[in-house]
Amino acid sequence: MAFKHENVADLYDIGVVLGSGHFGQVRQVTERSTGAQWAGKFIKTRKSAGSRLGVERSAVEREVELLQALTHPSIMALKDVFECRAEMVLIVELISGGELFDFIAAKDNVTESEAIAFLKQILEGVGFMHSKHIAHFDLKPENIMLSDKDAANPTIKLIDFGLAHQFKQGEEYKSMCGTPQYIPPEVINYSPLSTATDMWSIGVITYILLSGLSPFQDNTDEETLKNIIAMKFEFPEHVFSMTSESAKDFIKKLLVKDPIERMTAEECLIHQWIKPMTRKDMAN
Ligand SMILES: COc1cc(-c2ccc3ncc(-c4cccc([C@@H](O)NCCN(C)C)c4)n3n2)ccc1O
Repeated sequence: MAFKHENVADLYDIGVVLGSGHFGQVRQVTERSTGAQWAGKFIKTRKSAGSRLGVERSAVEREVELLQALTHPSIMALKDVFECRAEMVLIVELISGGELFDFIAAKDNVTESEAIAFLKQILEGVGFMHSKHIAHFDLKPENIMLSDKDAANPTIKLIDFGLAHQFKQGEEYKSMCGTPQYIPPEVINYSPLSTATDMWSIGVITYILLSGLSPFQDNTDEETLKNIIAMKFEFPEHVFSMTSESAKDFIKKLLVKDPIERMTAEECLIHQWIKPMTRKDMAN
């Protein structure tokens, strides 16, 4: 997708700020020609190579290339890209149901069947991404949004591919990015990363979905990282007493130190907890 060099304000009415973070600022925008609502991610790019402010233009180009390859119902869709002076704007589908993080916070915790319904969609989106050798590298409840939180079965959308990476054949890739409580041991040890890095994060997200607790989080990031390296997590009786053994088995098969031993997204989708055996399956 070529970057349009028109001014985004010539085609869109720029609306309220929806959120901001390392990725820039996300604003609601209205396409003037159709009245359709979109989200615009406004990214300040570096004016010169030496400057510390802003994002490298090449990083935004990489993110756009990845998003173009990721057309899936569980991944936010990219519509348009603009570049004007030192600003780039990604126009993406507007997701109005808020973050999964807030959905969990609004309830003590979600039921196993609600968690399974969310995880199936997350695993289908992540499995699709991994089938193209793309890893997200920042999966967390804040980056999993709901299209309509009041719907009976909210549709999830994965957002924020600012740290995502597409692996070339045989390439070794290392990075220290991510959010402490969701990162696996290999990130902390600065070992080569892979799509299995995302699977560890899904194990942490599942633990939080079912309990409202974070398995490794401690008082400081340093202590959290020590807990991860020590593989120090448990299922406290006071919150997990009603949780099925199958759900705990699912989590234990993702929070595995060796990335090669961790379940893949495909293996998760056929795990007993996610895809229970039907009578017909048992008869076979
Ligand atoms: C294209 O890249 C991004 C898109 C978005 C995005 C896309 C569609 C969309 N519809 C609504 C929102 C939205 C609404 C409220 C807050 C936020 C965001 O600031 N918080 C969620 C992500 N955050 C924790 C990184 C985003 N978004 N955010 C967020 C981060 C990105 O790096």
